[in-house]
Amino acid sequence: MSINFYSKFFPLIKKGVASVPFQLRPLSTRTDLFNVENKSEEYAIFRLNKPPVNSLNLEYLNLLNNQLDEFERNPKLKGIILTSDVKSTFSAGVDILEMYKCEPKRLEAVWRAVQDFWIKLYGSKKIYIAALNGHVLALGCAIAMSCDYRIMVDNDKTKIGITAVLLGINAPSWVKNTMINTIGFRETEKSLKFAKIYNPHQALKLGLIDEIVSSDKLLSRSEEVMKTWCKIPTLAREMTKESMRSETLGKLVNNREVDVQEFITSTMDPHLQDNLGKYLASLKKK
Ligand SMILES: CC/C=C\C/C=C\C/C=C\C=C\CC(=O)SCCNC(=O)CCNC(=O)[C@H](O)C(C)(C)COP(=O)(O)OP(=O)(O)OC[C@H]1O[C@@H](n2cnc3c(N)ncnc32)[C@H](O)[C@@H]1OP(=O)(O)O
Repeated sequence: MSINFYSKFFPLIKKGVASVPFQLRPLSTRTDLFNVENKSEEYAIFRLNKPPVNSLNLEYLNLLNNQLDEFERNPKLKGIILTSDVKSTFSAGVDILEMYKCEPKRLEAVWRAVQDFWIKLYGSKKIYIAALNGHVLALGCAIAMSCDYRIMVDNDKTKIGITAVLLGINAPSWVKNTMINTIGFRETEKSLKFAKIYNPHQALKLGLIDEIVSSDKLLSRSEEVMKTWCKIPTLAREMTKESMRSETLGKLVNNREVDVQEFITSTMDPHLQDNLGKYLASLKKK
């Protein structure tokens, strides 16, 4: 079995690793929009920070994609805890303003960046723990499901799920597959078909998340889990992750153009544009 999982799917990144020798990174990286704190040589905490809801526009996706590449280039780093500094929201998914009254070229670039993000995250050999401090919606939910483990705050008002169908959107097949791999076919079908939104206890029962903790313990518990997992033999853990995920990953990697075209066609549809306009207005009215 090939152990060169990452380079198999990311030849350009492999080229980067080959041509740029690894350099020691500063202890932490801070931008206005995210923060990376290296807790030890082995793991880091990656905090999204784009108020009010960590919505993902093209520029932000590009920034996050660069950071995922940066993680991959660090051979000593075993894991990343992905969380958010934004109060009460982990991520509300794609910035809907990118989808409403959009230019097709820009929309295409957004969706390619979304695909890149998912491929990098789902296909990473590193351990990703999602520390879900708040709402986890749409692509935010797909991101959480692509991590290896999900810990969520104990707050009944916090929501997790994908409601695409309410707007007339058929979730992309790689999102469906990620959900099937997380909660199984039947629950995925019900969840997507009926636009189900769950509170943390419902999500735990379903297996959509793995643990619930009080908000003050979210990071300490995530670090505890990470430290335990960092002790697992690295090569065997990586090979196991590869063998579990390569089939699902390959389905998008080998089908990106079709996925892009489907997304553009469905988003540009006048009926969907109308729905998006009303949805945006309803979000702003609150
Ligand atoms: C539309 C497509 C739906 C599903 C997509 C299909 C498949 C899923 C897999 C991949 C997905 C790709 C596409 C997407 O991800 S589209 C994004 C869909 N996201 C949502 O439907 C979430 C919408 N937001 C909310 O439900 C809530 O904002 C909240 C629960 C996250 C937070 O609630 P709050 O009460 O705390 O905050 P609000 O007052 O609602 O919002 C504050 C502020 O932020 C604006 N906003 C919220 N979400 C988005 C967003 N995704 N894009 C852009 N802007 C957003 C909201 O309008 C408010 O703006 P103002 O401050 O009033 O100006």
